[in-house]
Amino acid sequence: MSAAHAASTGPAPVERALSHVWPSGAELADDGSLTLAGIDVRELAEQQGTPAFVLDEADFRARARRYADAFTEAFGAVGAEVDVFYAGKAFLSVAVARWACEEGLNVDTCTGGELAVALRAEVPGARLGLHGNNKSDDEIRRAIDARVGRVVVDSLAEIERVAALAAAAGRTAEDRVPVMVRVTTGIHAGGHEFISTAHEDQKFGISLAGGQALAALDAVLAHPELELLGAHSHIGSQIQDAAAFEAAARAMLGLRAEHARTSGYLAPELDLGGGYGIAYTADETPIDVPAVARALARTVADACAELGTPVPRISIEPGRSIVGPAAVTLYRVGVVKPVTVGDGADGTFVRTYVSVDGGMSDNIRPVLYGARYTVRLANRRGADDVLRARVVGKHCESGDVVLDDVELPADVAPGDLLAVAATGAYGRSMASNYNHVLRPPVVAVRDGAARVIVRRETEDDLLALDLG
Ligand SMILES: Cc1ncc(COP(=O)(O)O)c(C=O)c1O
Ligand SMILES: N[C@@H](CCCC[NH3+])C(=O)O
Repeated sequence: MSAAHAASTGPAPVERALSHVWPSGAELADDGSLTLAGIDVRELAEQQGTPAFVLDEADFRARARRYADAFTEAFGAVGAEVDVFYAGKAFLSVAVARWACEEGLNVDTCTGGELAVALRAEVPGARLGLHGNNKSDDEIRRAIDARVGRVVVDSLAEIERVAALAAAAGRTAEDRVPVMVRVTTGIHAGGHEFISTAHEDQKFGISLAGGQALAALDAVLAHPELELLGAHSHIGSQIQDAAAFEAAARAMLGLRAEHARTSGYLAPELDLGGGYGIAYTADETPIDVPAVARALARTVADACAELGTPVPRISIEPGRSIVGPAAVTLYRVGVVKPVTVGDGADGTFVRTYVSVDGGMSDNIRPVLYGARYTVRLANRRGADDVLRARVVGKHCESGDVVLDDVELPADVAPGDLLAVAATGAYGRSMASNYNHVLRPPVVAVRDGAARVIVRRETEDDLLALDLG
């Protein structure tokens, strides 16, 4: 397990200054309140309501651009071109898809729904990818019709289906559908087991072992209406150890060389996936993107030299590390309840439960992965004294925990605002309507202005689905 998912050893201390987990546009005003891109969070909460995701647009764009620049420079130095795909599963909306494109990125989707959002954003088909371990015929058809730059196939059976649907759409050897084959290298990396994706006993991809990946590459070549771009590897998410990416790259380049030997076809591309880790708490260090890019480029160049193959065109698919740190969630405190276990004078005070107006429906990660976050009182400085708190949501579930064990200023009270950092990835995108709680909006902030890019759900939205 990564540090992000390790069991906590005591309450996370109150952060007096802002640590590196906050978006670049976050500042503390003289009275200790938080501002985001020049906007007072009290004003944001007043205008937009709570809970709300607040996304720092400049921070998102800078992170996207940094990936493009760092990887282009590092791989350019070894003679390789690079495509960076923003992994929309982390968080996708029309605005965000546009920002990613404007910063030079492509967009990776993994369902028809994500594809629909990217197409609504007018992302050119050639700059889109479609993933998924169980794509429907309809999803495949839509990707083919949109002329996506790549369909990443996940099983042998799917290769046959994509070929048949390509042929049915009139695609021929002169007008092929570009395909990558998702391969599992057996390299286990990342955080919680549920977000590791390249060990063998899980649902994604085709194993490198026993010639299975080679057979899949051959199966693509056998279809004239498919163009084999190459193999794809994604080893997991929230990875802090750059060596895991290098090991996967070596394994994949070995596969490419072996396939070239056995088939006579040298695949022109290699996708090394996403998974770059971020800091959720002050004691964590985010992955150093330029350093990882340089190390990966060196590894790819060295491995290709050893194998006697030219360096392929490289693509990567970061999601969390672009959008995660760029957003915070604003909650309003409703109830502050000291909890004592046992009766009367024998009762032992355990901790203070601080209930906020959201919870597991806007952030399932603490419950699902034991993920830890950073919280701060956002509307004022608060007392110097602290209390030991568990920040919980409003759902009918005792496991509805946002932060398990943290210190907060001792005078935290109903009506206060709490801000939770680094919630941009897999927060709104994994949100649910549990207990018919309305999913929060996403508000983009930039240069002192706020713009709602995903509006808050309404009861009418909920009731529109209920046909009585
Ligand atoms: C195929 C694929 N690409 C990219 C990503 C994005 O990962 P992350 O958000 O950790 O960068 C994922 C999610 O783990 C994935 O499954
Ligand atoms: N949902 C996971 C990441 C999943 C990655 C997708 N393959 C998380 O919140 O950490």
